[in-house]
Amino acid sequence: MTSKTPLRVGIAGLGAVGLDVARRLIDGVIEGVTLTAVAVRDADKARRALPQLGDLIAFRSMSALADDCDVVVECLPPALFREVAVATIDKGRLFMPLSVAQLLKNPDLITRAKEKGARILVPTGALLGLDAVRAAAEGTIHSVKMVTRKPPKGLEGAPYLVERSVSLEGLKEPRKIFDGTAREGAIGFPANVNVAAALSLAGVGPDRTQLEIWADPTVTRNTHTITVDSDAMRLSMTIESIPSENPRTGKSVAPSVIAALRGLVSELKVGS
Ligand SMILES: NC(=O)C1=CN([C@@H]2O[C@H](COP(=O)(O)OP(=O)(O)OC[C@H]3O[C@@H](n4cnc5c(N)ncnc54)[C@H](OP(=O)(O)O)[C@@H]3O)[C@@H](O)[C@H]2O)C=CC1
Ligand SMILES: O=C([O-])CC(=O)C(=O)O
Repeated sequence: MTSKTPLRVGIAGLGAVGLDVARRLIDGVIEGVTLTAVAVRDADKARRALPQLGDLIAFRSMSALADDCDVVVECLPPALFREVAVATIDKGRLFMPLSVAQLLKNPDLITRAKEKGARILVPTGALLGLDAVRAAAEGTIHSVKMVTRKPPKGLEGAPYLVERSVSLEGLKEPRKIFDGTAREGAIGFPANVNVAAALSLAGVGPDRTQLEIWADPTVTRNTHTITVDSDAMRLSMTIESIPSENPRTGKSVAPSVIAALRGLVSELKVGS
């Protein structure tokens, strides 16, 4: 019999994604993975949601979160991404970001990870099929396109709309609010289409990945359709994720993080 040392996980930010992931880890859904520490803005609020915090699970500052964790899962507002990313990478840990659009703005982190012996592992998050897109990228990809449809509440407040004084209030018909590249989408919608950034990193990069965003009052789910044409395959896939308590974020995101963590310790892993 061998007994492995548990994989120690830290979570930065306990909002819609972080709290769901923390609850599942505390429930012991993955044998060999423990929640070791969290970084939060308001410890009292966090303890009200999860009374187990502060005892066996430590509160840490964002810069100290990686001190006693092997993996740090970033579930923060985009503006706070870099601080925890740098602290985790500089300690040579595995960094699992959710605010993936910020990776496009901070490409130096990839070189930094190489220098420090760290790894950055982007979970599939609210999307699907990144394994197939990566396989396509081993050959020649001709085109990648993503069409996102969200209920207007899941898009309100995005910088792109605010800068153009676009209001989605009272919208009755689907309205295309953005048509551009994944890089432009990441800047204009940093908390709404991290999935486009992830897709671009798996495939042909942020400048060749096309993105349309629709505010659609006729849908109740956060819906993403990706279409890829390559020398080896053509694929078209759609995910319809039920919005979580944060209307911008689908309920599929936290389970995707759990699946990614499970893949780090399981004897059998299906899908690349
Ligand atoms: N890759 C993907 O597929 C997806 C990525 N995302 C992205 O993931 C990230 C997390 O999403 P989500 O959970 O929905 O976001 P939420 O807004 O629900 O949660 C963010 C959390 O961060 C906390 N926070 C704020 N300031 C600090 C601080 N200084 N230190 C520690 N914690 C802090 C907030 O606390 P408080 O509420 O108390 O202020 C809140 O609990 C976002 O960037 C989102 O855009 C989301 C969906 C899909
Ligand atoms: O949950 C979703 O539909 C996607 C999302 O918010 C994001 O990629 O930032």
